[in-house]
Amino acid sequence: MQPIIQAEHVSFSYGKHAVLKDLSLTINPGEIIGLIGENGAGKTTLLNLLLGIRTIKDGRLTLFGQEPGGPLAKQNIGSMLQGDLSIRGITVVELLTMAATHYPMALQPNQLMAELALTELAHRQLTTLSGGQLRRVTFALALIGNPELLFLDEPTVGMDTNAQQAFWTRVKVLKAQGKTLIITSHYLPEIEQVADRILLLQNGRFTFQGTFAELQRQYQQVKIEFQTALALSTFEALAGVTAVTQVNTVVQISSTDGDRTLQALVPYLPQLHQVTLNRESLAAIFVHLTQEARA
Ligand SMILES: Nc1ncnc2c1ncn2[C@@H]1O[C@H](COP(=O)(O)OP(=O)(O)OP(=O)(O)O)[C@@H](O)[C@H]1O
Repeated sequence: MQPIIQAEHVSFSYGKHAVLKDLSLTINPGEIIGLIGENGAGKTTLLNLLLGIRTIKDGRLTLFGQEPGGPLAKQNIGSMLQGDLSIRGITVVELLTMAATHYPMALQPNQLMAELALTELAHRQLTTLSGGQLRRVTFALALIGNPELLFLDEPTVGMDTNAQQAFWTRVKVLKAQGKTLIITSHYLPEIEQVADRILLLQNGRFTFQGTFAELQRQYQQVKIEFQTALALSTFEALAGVTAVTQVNTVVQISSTDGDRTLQALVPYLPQLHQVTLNRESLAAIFVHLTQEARA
């Protein structure tokens, strides 16, 4: 299978400020990629390079086997960038109809607006729409050409809960259709339901590439609590244990490998009481992943 995106040793700087450093990446058709990283990590810059809006300084980057901005890429990419829809004197339906003329396999604007619950906004000027409404129109604009590859940069920012749900439902349809998506987000739980692979961008490098299950295995902390008369030092050297603390009579163990720590606790079980186990949330993983990379 020919990769849809191939990056080899890609670097990019704004002047002397190195933003992307020696990135290599292969994305195959049909993959849904969650691109995560804290503010300023370089996510938008990477999307801009992929779109051909900016040009790489070093390395090699191809989409559909061509350089970014090539004819195949132009016809086959839809994008939803941040704050990219400030056009005066045009209505929603006019915008989508005009955009559709640029693509050979374009979707029918009225049908797309109906599917995205935009029909009642069809004749509104873009300048009169709210921020969340504009995001929904921007999503429609990304889809109008029926592209194979979609770049969605923090797509749900500004959308209310209903709009977010409708958005993720549509993303699942795109996934079922075999489209390839790169979705940036700061919020791991929302991309968990759709992403096949997570890329964590930190200080211009990918510090993690893998599935959610791998991310959880590698980074998700587990907290095991119990009461015991045994000394705290009994637990400090057990497999996976990163910290042992005691509050009143309750001992708390933090572990990066809950399964191995539990196995190591088995011989002590007769002396442990009221045992509970809690896995850290995905949102918390993002926080300590980014703190770890900053340290
Ligand atoms: N036009 C520009 N000129 C100079 N520096 C820039 C420019 N655009 C972005 N930067 C810098 O490049 C770095 C990466 O920015 P980028 O917008 O790619 O990050 P991001 O991961 O998308 O952040 P966010 O999550 O806030 O959207 C930041 O330090 C930013 O200040």
